[in-house]
Amino acid sequence: MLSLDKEYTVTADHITIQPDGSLIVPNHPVIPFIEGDGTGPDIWKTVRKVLDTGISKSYKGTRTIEWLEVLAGEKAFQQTGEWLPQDTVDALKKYVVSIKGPLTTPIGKGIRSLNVTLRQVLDLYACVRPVRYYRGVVSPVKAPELVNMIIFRENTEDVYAGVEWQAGTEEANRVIEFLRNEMGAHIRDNSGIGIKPISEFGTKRLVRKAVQHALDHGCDSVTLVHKGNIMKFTEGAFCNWGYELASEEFGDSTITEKVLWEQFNGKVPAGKVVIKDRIADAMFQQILLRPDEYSVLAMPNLNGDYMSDALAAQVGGLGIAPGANIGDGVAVFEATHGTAPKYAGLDKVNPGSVLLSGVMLLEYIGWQEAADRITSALETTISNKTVTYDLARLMTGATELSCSGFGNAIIDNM
Ligand SMILES: NC(=O)C1=CN([C@@H]2O[C@H](COP(=O)(O)OP(=O)(O)OC[C@H]3O[C@@H](n4cnc5c(N)ncnc54)[C@H](OP(=O)(O)O)[C@@H]3O)[C@@H](O)[C@H]2O)C=CC1
Ligand SMILES: O=C(O)CCC(=O)C(=O)O
Ligand SMILES: [Mg+2]
Repeated sequence: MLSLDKEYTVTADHITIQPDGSLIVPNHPVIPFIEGDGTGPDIWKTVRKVLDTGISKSYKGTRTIEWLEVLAGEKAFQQTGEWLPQDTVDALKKYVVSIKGPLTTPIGKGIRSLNVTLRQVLDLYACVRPVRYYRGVVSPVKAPELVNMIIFRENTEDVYAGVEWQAGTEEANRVIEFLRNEMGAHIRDNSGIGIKPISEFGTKRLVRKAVQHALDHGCDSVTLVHKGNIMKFTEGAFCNWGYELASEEFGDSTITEKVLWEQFNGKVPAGKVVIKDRIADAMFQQILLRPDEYSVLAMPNLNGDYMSDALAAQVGGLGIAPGANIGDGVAVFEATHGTAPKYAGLDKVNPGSVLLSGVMLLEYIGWQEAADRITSALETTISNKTVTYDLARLMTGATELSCSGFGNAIIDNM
């Protein structure tokens, strides 16, 4: 039993997934959090306070979150000798919904990404990253308010699958020999080798989520972003399977861009979501020049990683770029940004991305009132020009606040 205050005594419980995939959410769920490396602890301290205040102001104690710390990354290694203890993975599964700070991944050596590992072991196959403009933010583009997109990034396959061998190792040389002798490939000596698996299953379940999101939220299009002209049987296949899925499972409610122009002169029939595709390099230009023509974007893992940061820059940067890793029920919410190590311990960076990831979590569990209250307070705080360094340096006349100061300002604006 948890005693919250003198009025309410509650029993914390865990969220469960029903056979149809929907959630049963108790009023006082246990929700695990991973604090994260680098700037993670500063950010989490602030975010937790803002989330708790938003929930308390919205539900007056009838709904609360019982936060449960689980370890991963540097803190886990220091305390347990393991980077990602099995207990953590088990807890993230058991409690269904959780939130995490960023975790460090060394470059070119050392452990593989714990962030990617979590997505793979929990089968969180959709990395969902909404990108929208907040009034008052100064952006490098002329009309940032036209940016309103949501990325559905495949989260378990592609070059992130971790199938690679270092140049000069026996394994790399064996693969090179095989590719040369059995497959007729030309590969230089002393090459590092990486494999890029993209499956029909992985693609279709991701595109299914993207199209379903478009239908549920009244979005007008889903764009498949790929480099299928060059990587025909991976990225090209992603594109083909995406169209196939849309036609097989959503044939009545979708129309391809090709049919739209051939048969309807570009005028979208009522109730139809347009399915289109763009080659990835051209798409980076499109999001800058014609952002209002795009809504839901579905893409393989690497394209999604690049495009997430690029789109975030258009609306003010990584400080306000939230996200979620979602499977069939289980979800881990996390920002788009990393550990920003040079700012670790300075109480400086923008907590907005993790906070908005927390807002996505609240929406996911159906606590819309708290989600809206926090979003609205964040918007007010930004339009008052009381912001962290990243937004302050873009604005004229802004008051620069610390990470915790920004959190307090958001609370004051609730
Ligand atoms: N999901 C995850 O856990 C992720 C982990 N990582 C890991 O993080 C580490 C660092 O990666 P790096 O490439 O430097 O990318 P980061 O996203 O950590 O930082 C890059 C830059 O983005 C800006 N930035 C990041 N976070 C914030 C914030 N909260 N508020 C304001 N500005 C922010 C800063 O810009 P400026 O310098 O202009 O102030 C920062 O220097 C690596 O080990 C990487 O693997 C990376 C991405 C995701
Ligand atoms: O796992 C990492 O270290 C980086 C991951 C990343 O950049 C992302 O998911 O956007
Ligand atoms: Mg990234």
